[in-house]
Amino acid sequence: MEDVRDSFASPPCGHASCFSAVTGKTPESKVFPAGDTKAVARLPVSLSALDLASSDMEGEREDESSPRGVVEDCVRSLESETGSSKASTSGSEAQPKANNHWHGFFRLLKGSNLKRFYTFSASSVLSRRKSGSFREKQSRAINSPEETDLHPLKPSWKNFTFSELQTATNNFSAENMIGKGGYAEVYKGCLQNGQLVAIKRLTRGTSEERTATFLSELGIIVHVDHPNTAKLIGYGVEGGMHIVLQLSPHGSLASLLHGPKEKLEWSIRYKIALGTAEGLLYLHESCQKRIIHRDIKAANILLTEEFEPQICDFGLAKWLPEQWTHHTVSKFEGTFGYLAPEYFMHGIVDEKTDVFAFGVLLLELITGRRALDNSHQSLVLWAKPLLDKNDMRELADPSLTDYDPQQMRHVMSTASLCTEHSSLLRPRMSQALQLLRGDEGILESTKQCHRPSLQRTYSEELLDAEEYNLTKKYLNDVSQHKQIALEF
Ligand SMILES: Nc1ncnc2c1ncn2[C@@H]1O[C@H](COP(=O)(O)OP(=O)(O)OP(=O)(O)O)[C@@H](O)[C@H]1O
Repeated sequence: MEDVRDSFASPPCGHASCFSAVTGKTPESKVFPAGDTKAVARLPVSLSALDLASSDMEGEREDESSPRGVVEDCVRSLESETGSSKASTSGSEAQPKANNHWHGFFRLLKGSNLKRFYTFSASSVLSRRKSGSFREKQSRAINSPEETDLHPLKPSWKNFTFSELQTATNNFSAENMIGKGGYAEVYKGCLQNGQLVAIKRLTRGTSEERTATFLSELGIIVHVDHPNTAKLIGYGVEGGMHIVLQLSPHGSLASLLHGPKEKLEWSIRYKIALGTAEGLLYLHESCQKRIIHRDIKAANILLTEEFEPQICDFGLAKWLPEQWTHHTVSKFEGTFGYLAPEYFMHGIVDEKTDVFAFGVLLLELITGRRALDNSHQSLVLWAKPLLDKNDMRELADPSLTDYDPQQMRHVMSTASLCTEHSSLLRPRMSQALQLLRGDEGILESTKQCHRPSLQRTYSEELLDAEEYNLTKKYLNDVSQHKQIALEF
C-alpha cells in the first residue's frame, strides 16, 4: 500500500530534490535560481573520516551541522564514556556493548566499500547571532560535563542482520509494505521477541546517496528523545540501509486525513496540533542540538495508539550550531506546498522554515485539504483570504460534524501567523504553542517583532532589511512554484 503522499505534486514524491531524477535537471538550476550561492561550499567527506582520525579540512570541522558531524559526535560520546578511541577500535572483549555496537556499524559501512559517500550542500554562515539566547544558555548548561553525564546516549539500538529483517517482514513482502516515501519503502515487521516495528528500507538513489540519507537520518534520530518524536529501535546495513523504528499503529497523519479511512474527529486533530508543536519546540529549543527538521508535513507525522503525534523522517534535518543564525542550502529539498518563501527564494534554513511548514500542517488539520491539491492549488493561497476574514465555516473541513469553535479559532490564528510570508511575522514554536493553547496575549508580542525581547532569526533580519513588496513578490513566487509543478 502506498502511503497517501503528495502524489498530486510533481514529481510524484513531491520532493523538490526529485526534479533532477524526473527531469535530469538539477533543482537548483531549474527551480530555484536563488540568491546567496557565493557562500555555498560543497564539502566532500570521505568515509575514512568516520575512523575519527582528525580531519585536516577546516570546513569539515566547522560544519558541525553535517550528518557525519552528528554521527561522529555520537561515536565520540560513546567512546568518551568508555575510554580512548584506540582502545575501542581494538575489538577488546571488555568493551561495553554500546561501543561494539557502533564499531560494528562502521565496520559494516566500510564493508560496503564506499570511498566517498557524501557531499552535503552547506554554507558557512558568517553572521552571528546578535545576542545570547535562552537556548545558548541552555546548550552551555547541557554541554557541561555534569550535564552530559545526565544525558547519556542510549546504547540500546540493535544492529540487525539482513536475515533478521527478512524474517521480520516476511522477506519484505508487498503485504507488509505500509508506506513509501521519496527515499524509502517502509515495511511492517515483527521481531523475534514479538515487538512490532516499522522497517525503513532506503531504496532511492545511488548507494552513496542512500548511505548519506541513512547517516543523516540516523545521526539526528539518535540525538532526539521526546514523546513527540519517532522512536529508534535499531538499524541494519547488510543488504542495504535499514532503519528500524517503533511501529505507529495508525500510520501517518496524511493517511488518516487524506486516505479512505474514517475521518479524524476534531479533538484528535487538536491533540495532534499541540503534540506536533511540542515536538518541534523540543527540536528547536530543548534537545541537545538545535535541529531544523526541514520536511514537516502530514506524511511525516506518525500517530501512536492514543493518537499522540510523533515527528519522523529526519533525512533532511539539519543540526545548526548555536552561533549560526541560519543555514543556506544550494540543493533544494523538502516538499512542495510546505516550503517557506525565504527557503525557495534564498535557500535560507532556520527555525522559521519549520514554522511555515507547521502552519501548512495546521491548515490541513482545519480544512482536511492537502497542501497542494490535484490541480496544484496551494492550500496557503486558498486559505489566506478566508483566514483574514476569520471565515471558520468556509475553512472547516466539511467532514467534521462537530468541533470546539474556540479551539478552531486558536488553530486558525496560529496557522495564519505561521504561514506569514515574512518570517519576521511568524511566531517561534514556543509562541505558536501558546497561541494554540489560547494565550491570545502572545499575539501582540508576535506582531511587534521589533521588540528587543524577541529573539530574531537571520531570515527575519534579511526580510526586514529588504522591505520588498511582500504580497506581490509572494504571489509571483508561488505562481512560479505552481508553474514548475505543472510542468512535470
Ligand atoms: N514507524 C512507522 N510506523 C508506521 N508507519 C510508518 C513509520 N515510519 C514510516 N511510516 C510510513 O511510511 C511513510 C514513509 O516514511 P518516511 O517519511 O520515513 O520515508 P521517506 O522516504 O524518508 O519519506 P519522504 O519522502 O517524506 O522523505 C510514512 O509517511 C508513513 O506512512
